[in-house]
Amino acid sequence: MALLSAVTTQKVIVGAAIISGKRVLAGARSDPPAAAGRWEFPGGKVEPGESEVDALVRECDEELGVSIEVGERVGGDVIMAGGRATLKVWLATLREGTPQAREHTELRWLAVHELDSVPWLPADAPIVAELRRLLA
Ligand SMILES: Nc1nc2c([nH]c(=O)n2[C@H]2C[C@H](O)[C@@H](COP(=O)(O)OP(=O)(O)OP(=O)(O)O)O2)c(=O)[nH]1
Repeated sequence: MALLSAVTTQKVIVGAAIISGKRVLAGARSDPPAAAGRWEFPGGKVEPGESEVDALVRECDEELGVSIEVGERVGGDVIMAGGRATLKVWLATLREGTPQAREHTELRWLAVHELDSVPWLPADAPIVAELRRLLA
């Protein structure tokens, strides 16, 4: 029972590694204070009853004002927040629109040699490592 409750209260955070011309889009978080200034893949929490891919498409629309095409997963599940959340990232491409920083303080298209130029959120490290391999 305790295990079931732990599983059902797990939050899933989805992120989009949007690729264009061998660069990936990264955004600087504006909040909360502990994460402000750290960089991430656009995305957010999956809402109850929503599929992970639908959440990803919705978040990219809300945060960036773009429509995306979702591709393959990149990297594995990253357990974070002391086991209370899982980060899952997908490759994606732009279908329509130009990304606007509606919620991030800044957006940057990073080439492979620029992946280390921003301070990523700690949970993103294994995903960034996998992207380095894919973009090389
Ligand atoms: N979007 C995103 N969040 C990440 C990444 N890496 C990482 O640790 N996180 C963390 C930061 C936040 O604690 C959490 C995402 O929560 P969020 O606040 O962006 O979710 P949301 O857009 O649904 O926001 P809200 O409706 O709850 O305000 O996951 C990442 O690459 N992308």
